[in-house]
Amino acid sequence: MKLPFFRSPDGREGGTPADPTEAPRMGGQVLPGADAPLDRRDETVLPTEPAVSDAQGEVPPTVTAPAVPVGPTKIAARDISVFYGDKQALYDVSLDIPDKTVTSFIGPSGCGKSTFLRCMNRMNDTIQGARVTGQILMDGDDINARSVDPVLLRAQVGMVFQKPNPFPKTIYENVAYGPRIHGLTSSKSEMDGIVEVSLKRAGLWDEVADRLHSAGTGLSGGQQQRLVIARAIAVNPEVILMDEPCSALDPIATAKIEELIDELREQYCIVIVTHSMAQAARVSQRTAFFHLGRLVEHGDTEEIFTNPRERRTLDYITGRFG
Ligand SMILES: Nc1ncnc2c1ncn2[C@@H]1O[C@H](COP(=O)(O)OP(=O)(O)OP(=O)(O)O)[C@@H](O)[C@H]1O
Repeated sequence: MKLPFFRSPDGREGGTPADPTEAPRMGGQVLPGADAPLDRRDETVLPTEPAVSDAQGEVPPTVTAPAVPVGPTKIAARDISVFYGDKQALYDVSLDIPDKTVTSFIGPSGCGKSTFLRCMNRMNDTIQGARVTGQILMDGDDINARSVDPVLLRAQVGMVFQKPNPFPKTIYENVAYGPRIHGLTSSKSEMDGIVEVSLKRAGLWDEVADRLHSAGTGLSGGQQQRLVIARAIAVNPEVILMDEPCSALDPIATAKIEELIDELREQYCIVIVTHSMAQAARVSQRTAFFHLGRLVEHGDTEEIFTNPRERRTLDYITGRFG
């Protein structure tokens, strides 16, 4: 069962938990159509086709992410700008994010990757002083519409953070919590099924099946991150956002999460913020490069790493800055 993320016309949804952090509706604006071109007026256009072999810097990583057909657009961002108080962090970002595909956001620290990621499940609503303009459409629906319940939206658009953040509960309860508060099941056996399937999809079942009632916080970092992914999966998301999900993990745990990302890609729309270009090259079919709050360019990962259109992208992927 998919969770609808719209409220009933009177603003109430049966079983929808109150969201104390919900901010007033974000300001919108009249937006161009879905196929509006990106504003590239202030970007450096290279006089000739850039070739990475011209670069004096490092060689970008080889793209090894499985080449799979890119799905239809799941999320369409149009002219997204984000302000923290008076400071503008993101400028007019428009991007289509395909379904059943992994999209990486790369760029130097502070360029707005996480800020943009948070727009997709309205996490910026929870930051005091943050203001978002523009439009995010998910399957054509405006996620910032008044009728959208942000709690349900965040179940449909799950998020995994840099530092694994299991609840201080048992492994079982970490996974069962979401389905319970959203009323997805009323029977214990059904809940057991959801917990098992979610842990299996997150690649954790074999490691925890015999200790489901031990504390989630007692797992290793990599296991905790997979537990958090299982928790997100348990409420039937359509999109999984990952904000540097491996940066606190060792190489072995990182490899497991990357393998998992590739498996999940078959079923979900996945967006990952990463500092590691090598990781983007290993896991993502699409890549978007951000710099100073602007989306500089985006496209097939192979294209971005071998034949970028913009000088700034070339400089970043060859290690000249960032
Ligand atoms: N809660 C906040 N309050 C005020 N400013 C913020 C907040 N979060 C982010 N910023 C600012 O917005 C800009 C973009 O930050 P953001 O975290 O989105 O960048 P990023 O590319 O994800 O960086 P990093 O790779 O270092 O995580 C930065 O200048 C940052 O300082």
